[in-house]
Amino acid sequence: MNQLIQKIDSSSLGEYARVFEQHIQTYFDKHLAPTFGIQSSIRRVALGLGLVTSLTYFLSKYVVYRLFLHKTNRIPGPPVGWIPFAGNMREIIREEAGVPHKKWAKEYGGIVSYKGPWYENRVLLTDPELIKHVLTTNSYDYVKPPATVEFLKKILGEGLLISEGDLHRKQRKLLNPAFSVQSIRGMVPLMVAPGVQLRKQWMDAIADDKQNNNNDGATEIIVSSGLSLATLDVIGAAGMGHNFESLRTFNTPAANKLSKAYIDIFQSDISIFRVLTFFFPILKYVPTERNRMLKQDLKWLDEESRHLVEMGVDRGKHQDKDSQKPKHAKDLLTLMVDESDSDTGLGMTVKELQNQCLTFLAAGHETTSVALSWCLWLLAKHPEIQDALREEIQPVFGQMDIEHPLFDKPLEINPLQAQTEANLPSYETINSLTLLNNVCKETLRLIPPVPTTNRISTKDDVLNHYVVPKGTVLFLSVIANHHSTEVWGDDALEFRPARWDEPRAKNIGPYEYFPFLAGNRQCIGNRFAMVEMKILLSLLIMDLKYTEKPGFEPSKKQSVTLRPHPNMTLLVEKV
Ligand code: HEM
Repeated sequence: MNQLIQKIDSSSLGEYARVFEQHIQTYFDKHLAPTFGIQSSIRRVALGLGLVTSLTYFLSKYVVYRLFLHKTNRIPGPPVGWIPFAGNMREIIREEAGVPHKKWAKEYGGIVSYKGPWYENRVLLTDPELIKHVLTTNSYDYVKPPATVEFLKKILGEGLLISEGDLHRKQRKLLNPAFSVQSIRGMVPLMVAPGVQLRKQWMDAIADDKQNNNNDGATEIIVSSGLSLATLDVIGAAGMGHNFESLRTFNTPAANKLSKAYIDIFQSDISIFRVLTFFFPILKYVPTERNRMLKQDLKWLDEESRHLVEMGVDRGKHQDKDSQKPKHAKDLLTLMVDESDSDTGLGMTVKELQNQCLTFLAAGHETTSVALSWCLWLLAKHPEIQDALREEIQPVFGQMDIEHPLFDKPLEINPLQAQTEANLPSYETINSLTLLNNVCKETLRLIPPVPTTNRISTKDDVLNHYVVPKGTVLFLSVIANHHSTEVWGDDALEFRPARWDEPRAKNIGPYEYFPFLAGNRQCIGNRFAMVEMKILLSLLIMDLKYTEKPGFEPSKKQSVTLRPHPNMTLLVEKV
């Protein structure tokens, strides 16, 4: 075997085929021929037949069927690129997220057929009626493709995001109350504390820069790193009832394992090796340095999430005894421990709770931090909008006692005390700030953190008079819909929060603007995310000013989310 590998290493592709044939022949001569008494000439014919059959099977399945016979080929779409078996992937990988999809939607309409790796038949839907059909009317006939599930399962556990059918219905019913307005309202103080801490860190960095470097101008800050830690601390406190202290302990030996793991996992990986894994999924198992690191990270996630749940269950057991204490904000985990199915009376098992926690931890912090990074960048590009936003926020958040010791111990914050003692704005007041709302919605329109999602059909179906056979992969390009000039007008690609006060955007449909998706699988955390985004943005903009770093142009390549690459870096100064 070693000999074979060495030979292959040093040979060209033609030689590789010869070496391979030689070894098959040797095996045939040594083992099969004597056993079955097959002669040399028959051996050659058998070998040839075997090769021809395999090649015919391969070509019929991956070329003839997929390129010519598959029913989705009747749907209009772009021709495949020149690289054999790459389908339209060259364009998708080279361009920023959504660029080819927007072009195809414009050229071919609301349903487009194109090809993935190995000419996999894919259908892109941008027609709102068809999206509704897939996400709402027939949502349980369209599930997440097995490869997507396998990938997500590793990071998110078998939680709400990947469950299907009855299990999903059951889990969603059980989890919905934890995300009600009433529950989220109580979590506002838990979301404020990490924002206060991050603002302070950036203020300190500016002061240090001034003192050490005599810099009276703006300080360069990698904002996406701090935002990622702050949103992890938010989901830690508001989601798990645990103070991760990711912001405080970052880059120290006391750093939380979860934050270390998520930093690696969500790092935008646009290496050639990753591109190759699209075509050869087996490469995921090659023990590269990154794969070894990811394995360690996943182990940490498993250990830490189990520990969090055990503590949550323990808190649940003691909460009756503690009922005399002042009421603290209830976190998602405590709410989940409390919930039971109204039909069966059963709650979630520890394993189920652990899976949901992993889902909330990952889905809940990365998306919001990506959204905030882009939001600050867009505001840096539009100083007039940034100033107007600061003006709107100041009277509300400027009243807060931002130095109050309450924010050092988020888990002990009592919502009522926070409002009276620290002048914390309420959920309703935060949501009444119009420009703040418009800026967040416009950021999620222009640069949706989840720019695309996919589904696979579990039944034959008809979409727009075209047959879509069972097993077809469908792509929904949220970003393509969000950038459509037909829907949003000629300024679709402009950052213009004021559009949300105009009739066109006010009347937009749920399948034209859907950063949180729509239908049964709509993001359960959308209210949580919106108020968290507003709180962190307000705290970070009320007395800090952001400008672009000259020459820094982040790209919007799709990784797990639409993370800026390289990490978002801005110039920050006190106003
Ligand atoms: C700006 C922030 C966020 C964005 C843009 C976002 C976006 C999305 C999208 C597009 C989906 C649907 C994915 C699919 O089915 O293909 C989704 C699902 C989900 N999100 Fe979010 N999300 C955000 C924040 C959050 C937060 C803060 C949480 C939790 C606290 C969360 C938890 C979930 C869960 C559990 C699902 C699965 C729902 C289901 O399938 O029933 N997300 N999110």
